[in-house]
Parts: sequence; C-alpha cells; structure tokens
Amino acid sequence: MRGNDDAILACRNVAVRYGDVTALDDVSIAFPRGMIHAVVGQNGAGKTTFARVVSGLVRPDQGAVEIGGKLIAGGNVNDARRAGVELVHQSFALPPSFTVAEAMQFGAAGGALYTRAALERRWQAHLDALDVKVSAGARIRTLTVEQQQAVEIARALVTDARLLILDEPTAVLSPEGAKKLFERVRRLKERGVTVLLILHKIREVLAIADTVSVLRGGRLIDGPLPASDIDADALASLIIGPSAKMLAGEDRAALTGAAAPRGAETETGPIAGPPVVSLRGVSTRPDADGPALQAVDFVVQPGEIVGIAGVEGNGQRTLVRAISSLADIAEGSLELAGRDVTNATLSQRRAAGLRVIPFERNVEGLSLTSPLWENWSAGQLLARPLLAAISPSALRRECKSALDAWDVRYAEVGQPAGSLSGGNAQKVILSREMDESGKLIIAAQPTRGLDIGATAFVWDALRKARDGGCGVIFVSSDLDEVFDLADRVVVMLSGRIVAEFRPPFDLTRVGAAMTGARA
Ligand SMILES: Nc1ncnc2c1ncn2[C@@H]1O[C@H](COP(=O)(O)OP(=O)(O)OP(=O)(O)O)[C@@H](O)[C@H]1O
Repeated sequence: MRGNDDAILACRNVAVRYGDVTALDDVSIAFPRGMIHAVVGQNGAGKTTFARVVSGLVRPDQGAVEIGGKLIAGGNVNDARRAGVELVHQSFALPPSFTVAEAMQFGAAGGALYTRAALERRWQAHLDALDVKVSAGARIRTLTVEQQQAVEIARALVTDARLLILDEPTAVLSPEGAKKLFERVRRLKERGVTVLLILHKIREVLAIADTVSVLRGGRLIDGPLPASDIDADALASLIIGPSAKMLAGEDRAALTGAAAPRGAETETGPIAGPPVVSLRGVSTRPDADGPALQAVDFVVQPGEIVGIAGVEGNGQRTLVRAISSLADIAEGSLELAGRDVTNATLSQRRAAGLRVIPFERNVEGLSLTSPLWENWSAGQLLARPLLAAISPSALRRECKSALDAWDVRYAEVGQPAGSLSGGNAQKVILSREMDESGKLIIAAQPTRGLDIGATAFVWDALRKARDGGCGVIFVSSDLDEVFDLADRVVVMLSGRIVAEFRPPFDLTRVGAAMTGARA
C-alpha cells in the first residue's frame, strides 16, 4: 500500500532524534483514506512521536509529511490543522473548571462573542450530532473519563478534521467504554473521517482496525497490513520480535486476547498466619473521588494475589485510597501485617510494608518535572528518619541499577520523568514499589499503557513477589488479566464487596456479579 496516490497521509523518510535516542528512523508509509488504521509497537517504539510529527507538534530531523497530497510544514500545528489533522492525546487536556461549551469554544476557530446560552446551544447541537450524551453546560470535572474523552473527540472535530489521531484512547477506558469508543470511531469512518489509532491490545486492534502498522525501535517493521490477513500470534511476533516465543501459554492467550484465561490452581497457595492486610467493617467518609466503602470485610494472606474486579467507579479506587491513607476511615479497622494502622500516616504504613502502584501515574505516581532519580528515591526518603544522611550520588547509582534491571529506556537518571514514554514511566514506578521489603503490594492498573512484553514482565514480577510471600491486591478493568493472574477474585459494586470467586473463573458469573445481576 506504500506510495498510494489516494493516501490521506504519506510520510517519506521521516526521522526524529532526541539526543542519542532515535525515536523514528527513516519511516516511509502511506495510509489510504476513509479507513481505521492501527499503529502498534512496544513502549518507546516511536508511536507517540509519529503522531506528534503528523500533527505538527514535532519537527522531524529528516523527511517529509504529506496530508491529502499536500506537503505540510514540519513542526507547525496550524499547518497540520489546516490540512485536516487533529490529535487527541494520551492524557486529557480539558480545563476541569470549564463547562463543556467553554472547552469546545476554546478549540474553535474565530473569536465571536456569544452569550452563555447561545454558546451552550451552539455546542449542544455539535455534541448531539456526534451522539455525545453530555450537557454542554456541565463542568468538565463532573464528567466521567469516558465522557471527557468523548468531549475531547468532539472538540477535535470542531474543525473539519479529515484525519483524527487517537493516542492510546483505550488506556483510560473500561472494556465497556472501549466498546462504545469503537462504535463512535466506526461512525466517524462512515462520515468519511480517517482514524489513526495507537493501540497496545492486540484484541482491540483486531476488533476495530482495517489496517495495522508496526513500529519497533523507531523503524517501520511492516504496514499498513490488512488486519483481516493477520492473526493475534503473528501480530504479537511482529510487535515483540523473536522473543515473542518466550510468552507462556496462558499469558499468551491473555495478552493476545486469543482466549479468556480461567486461572490456574497454584501449587503453593496462600500462607497461613496473620494476613498482610485485614479490613474489618471498614466504611469511609463520602468524598468527591468515588463511592464510599460500606462495611467492607477484606483479607489478603501472604502468598496470594487477590484480583479486584468491578465496573470502573464502584469503590475500587476508594479501597486503594483507604488502605494507603488517602481516604478517611469513618468506621471499622485496618491492619497491615498484624499492625493496626487505621489512623496511621502513609509513611507509617509504608514502614509496615505497604507498596502502591497507583491508578494515575502522572498525578499520584510521579513528579513529571523532577529527575528520575528523585522520583525513584521518593519511597526510600519517606521510609528514612528525617535526619538520616542522604547521599544523592548513592541514590543516583541505586536508581540506575534498579532502572536497568527493569529495562527502562532513558538517557540519564537526571532527565525529568515527564520526558519518558508512557510505558517507561510506568516501569519507573514499578521499580520503586516492588522492592524486597514490601509485604502488601497494591497494583492498580499496573499494566495500563504497557506493551505486551512489559505486561508479561509485570505479571511475572507480581507472581514472584507472591511466591516470595508478599500479598498482592491486583486491580484491573481487564478481566482477562485478572483471571490470568489472580488466585482469588472479589467483585466490588457500589462500595461493597459483593462476591468472591476462586479458579476456574467463569466470565459470565463474574460479569453478572459486576453488574449486580444474578448469574
Ligand atoms: N521529549 C523527549 N525527550 C527525550 N526523549 C524522548 C522524548 N519523547 C520521546 N522520547 C524518547 O523517544 C522514544 C520513543 O518515544 P515514544 O513516546 O514515541 O514511544 P511510544 O511508542 O509512544 O511509547 P509508549 O507505548 O511507551 O507510549 C523513547 O525512547 C522515548 O523515551
């Protein structure tokens, strides 16, 4: 398909270098119009850089980009926009205090003055036409993640976009949300918009894309290939390269979506004795960040991985926040490794062995403007007495060896965390939180944004932690990975734990518990 005259987008010999890192290496590719194109690749493969070049955010060091047969000026967003390219980023950029109408107006051309009511009427019509079920007068901060994304897409389509690029749009969505997004994308295709999707999950690629293109180490490995000609295994091999063979059977199925794993009986099983965490009748005070916990009894033994399943927004986040001291416990008690920590601070809980891989890595997990070594040492600094001598050079050395052990791709430990690719940023958090002295690891969506190789690596690390006697709480909206990893699954609904399952897991029964229906 390369060199296609009917291409909406054609790149010739595009290269982008950041210092010593070659993010894109001589990429030449053409995408036919009116289709849904997936771009896939491991973390750091160059996908986001590719999207940024095409949308004019990054000027390539070499090569040319044509949109609809017209050469665009490199590194010029306005030029790309005039040619009809719009990019929706990995993390959203809508101002939380704006109303939907204000956010839409912000992205529109022309500075005409409108009354509030006229502004809302104008944008309500646009939202309705795109079937985005949101009130134009609602504040951004009151919207769910899915609604925010739909508004971002609607905002991108305010101008006459012909090529819409969505960078990892499903990373923030539940499986149900992803399904709705894909319906939206199909409707856009029917309206003549070409959509370029950056995706990690093979099952999603095969469900939505007309073509797939694979980047590895900045180079185009293949594409655009018709998605109907390729199966999950072959795509996994193209993405990872020769090491794809090393993925184990059940993991392979969960990673590629070939079959839903049902969970294996582990040989060891949980270790008897005091639990690593024990919640007795815990209720939390209501707050703005999700439903309060209601009389939750929950125990994790050393040596077991407990999966938390639930439709997003049913108290999973509150559970994590209650255990890590961010939500107030109004009633009940919380013990960590035999110590009552109901009223303890986060550093006291960390000293008791709590480790947390948080839901939002860019907000709760990392300080994006601080260097990698400071981000990595944050956990240690919390654990050390205030007056203990801190040697930055020793911390830098320790950080380097930890990051290398996790195969983080970075230039130097002094670079800001915000300059890493999404997957590499997640690995920095993992390398910090999965140390030897942890007793309870809370892993909240730990594989979000990770490629399939890194995902398998995280699963392995969590299993090793379990086999070494750690307890793990694994929260994920992806039931395939919950079933693959967990020794036991509990389901949360409206702030309560409503069901518990042991392997072999049954998708229908767990799914029914998640929605409150009886299986
Ligand atoms: N602003 C920057 N400064 C320095 N290096 C960068 C910058 N942006 C990207 N890189 C590096 O370029 C390479 C490609 O990054 P890119 O974000 O394009 O990868 P990706 O395929 O989107 O990865 P992910 O799946 O992790 O999001 C990585 O090694 C990354 O660390």
